[in-house]
Amino acid sequence: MIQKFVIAFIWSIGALFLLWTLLHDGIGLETIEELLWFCLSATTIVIAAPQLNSKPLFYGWSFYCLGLLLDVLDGYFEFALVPILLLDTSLKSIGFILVCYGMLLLLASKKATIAKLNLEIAAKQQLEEKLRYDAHHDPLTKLGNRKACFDRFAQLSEQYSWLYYFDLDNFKHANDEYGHHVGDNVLTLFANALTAHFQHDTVFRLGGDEFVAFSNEGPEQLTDLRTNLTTPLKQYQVDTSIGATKTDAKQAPDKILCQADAKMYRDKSRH
Ligand SMILES: Nc1nc2c(ncn2[C@@H]2O[C@H](COP(=O)(O)OP(=O)(O)OP(=O)(O)O)[C@@H](O)[C@H]2O)c(=O)[nH]1
Repeated sequence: MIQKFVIAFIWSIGALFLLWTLLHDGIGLETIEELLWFCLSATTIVIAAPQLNSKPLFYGWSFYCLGLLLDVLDGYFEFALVPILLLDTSLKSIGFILVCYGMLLLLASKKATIAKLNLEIAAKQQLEEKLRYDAHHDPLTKLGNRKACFDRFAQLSEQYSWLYYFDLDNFKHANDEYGHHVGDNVLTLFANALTAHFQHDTVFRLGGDEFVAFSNEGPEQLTDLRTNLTTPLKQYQVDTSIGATKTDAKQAPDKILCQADAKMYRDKSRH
C-alpha cells in the first residue's frame, strides 16, 4: 500500500515538473528526459526495496536516484546552484560505485552459500552411499549379505555354472569354548579363505555360519577345497560342510539354494 502511494507520489511530482516545463519556455528536452529517468529509477527502487537485503545496494541505488533528481532540478533553476551542480554527478558516481560494491558482496555471499550447499550435498551423498553399503553388506566379514545375494542371484547364475553352499561344523562349540569374539574371528577367517579362493563379489554370508559362493569350478576336488578353506580354522576344531549345485538363471533363487543346502546337509552327515 505504502509502495503504491510512494510510486504515485513520484509520478505526480514528475507530472507537475512536466507541466511546469510545458508552461515555461527555456527548459530543454534534455531535462524532460532526465525527469523520466529519475521517475523510472525511483519507481524501481521503491518496488525492489523490500527484497533488497544488501545495504550498499540500497544506499547506492538511492544515491543514484538522488543524483538523477539533482540533474532534473538544475535544469529548472535559472541560476546555477553550486551545491546542486557539484552534487549531482558525485552522487550518481558514489551511487554507481556502491551498487557495484553491493553486487560484489551479494555474489560473494551467494558463492559461500553455493559452497556450503555443495558440502551438504557431498555429505548427503556419502551418507546415502554408506546406507546403501550397510544394507547390502555383512558388518563382520564385509561380505555381501543375504539381500545382496538375492539381488544379484540371477545375474551371477548366468555368469557362473556352480553354486557352493557352506555351513561351518562345530561352530557353536568354538563359540562356547573360546568365546563369542573368537567365534567372530572364525567367521572372518573363513570369509577371508573364501574370498582368497573365489572372486570377492561372488561370495556372500547368508547369516550365522552359512555362506555361499558362485564359481565356474566344478565340485570334483571338494576335499582339497575343504582343506584349503578350513586350514585356518583347525586350531578351533571347526570344519565346514559343502553343498554344490548347478546354477539355473531361470529358477527362483530359493529353489537353487534349497538344492545346495540339501547337498550340504548330505555332506554334513559324512562324519
Ligand atoms: N560369534 C558369533 N556367533 C554367531 C554369529 N551368528 C550366529 N552365531 C552363532 O552360531 C551358532 C550356529 O549354531 P549351529 O548352526 O548349531 O552351529 P554348529 O555348531 O556349527 O552346528 P551345525 O551347523 O549343525 O554343524 C549359534 O550358536 C549362533 O549363536 C556371529 O555373528 N558371531
